[in-house]
Amino acid sequence: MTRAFQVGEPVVDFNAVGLTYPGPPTVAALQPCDLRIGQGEFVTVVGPSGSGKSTLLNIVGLLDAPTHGTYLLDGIDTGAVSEANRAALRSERIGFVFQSFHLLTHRSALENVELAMLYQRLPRRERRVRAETVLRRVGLAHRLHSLPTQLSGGERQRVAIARALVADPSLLLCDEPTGNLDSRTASSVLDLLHGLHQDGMTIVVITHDAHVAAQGQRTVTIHDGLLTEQIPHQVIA
Ligand SMILES: Nc1ncnc2c1ncn2[C@@H]1O[C@H](COP(=O)(O)OP(=O)(O)OP(=O)(O)O)[C@@H](O)[C@H]1O
Repeated sequence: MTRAFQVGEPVVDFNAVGLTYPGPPTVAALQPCDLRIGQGEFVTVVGPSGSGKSTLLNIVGLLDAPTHGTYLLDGIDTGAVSEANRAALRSERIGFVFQSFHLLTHRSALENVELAMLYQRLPRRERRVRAETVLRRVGLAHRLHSLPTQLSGGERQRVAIARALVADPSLLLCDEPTGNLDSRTASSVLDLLHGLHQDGMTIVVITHDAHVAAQGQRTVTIHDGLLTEQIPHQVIA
């Protein structure tokens, strides 16, 4: 794999990781591959429908376990931990952002973000302060008490990003984050992701859109379950 740019410690470290659905028919949804994503990288994953993007996302996000290989998340062998510990790892270390936002419709922006900290042993007041801080970070200080139905698509996605960030994850994992947005709103959400990356966040964006894919420092392409890596967009001398 080309590693010509500076990265931190690996957040994601795949060693011959693959997933085959037993079928019948047997489907090699992800062929065994090595993939390393370092702290502070912005990686995009692009591929056509049915190529294996969701399979990869589900493995990276600890929603599915691979059938082959070893996956280290922050150096922890995810195959060696119990299901309960995998769930804990997922909620502590991975922030998910989805195309369709997945917000609770009868809860305000602030409550949606606060609820993401429900299982952390934090005083209510602390949860509120953290939720406000992160909503301010995504540009929604003036929308704390709005319901999702009172927000634009771009604002809803900002709430979803705030919710994903509030537990201070190792990795922000975005599945078609601009798929439901018009091009101008999509640009502003991508600008936000760039800003978070500048602040040091590790980001993985999965997309079928070549324009979105070009936003990353690195693009990984997937075709018929086969992962290949292109030349990095920005090479640091
Ligand atoms: N539960 C399953 N059992 C068997 N095959 C599956 C299962 N889920 C997915 N597949 C197959 O694995 C391959 C990869 O599917 P995957 O959903 O990862 O693709 P994708 O790139 O995310 O597609 P899309 O962009 O359409 O969501 C496809 O051939 C799909 O039919």
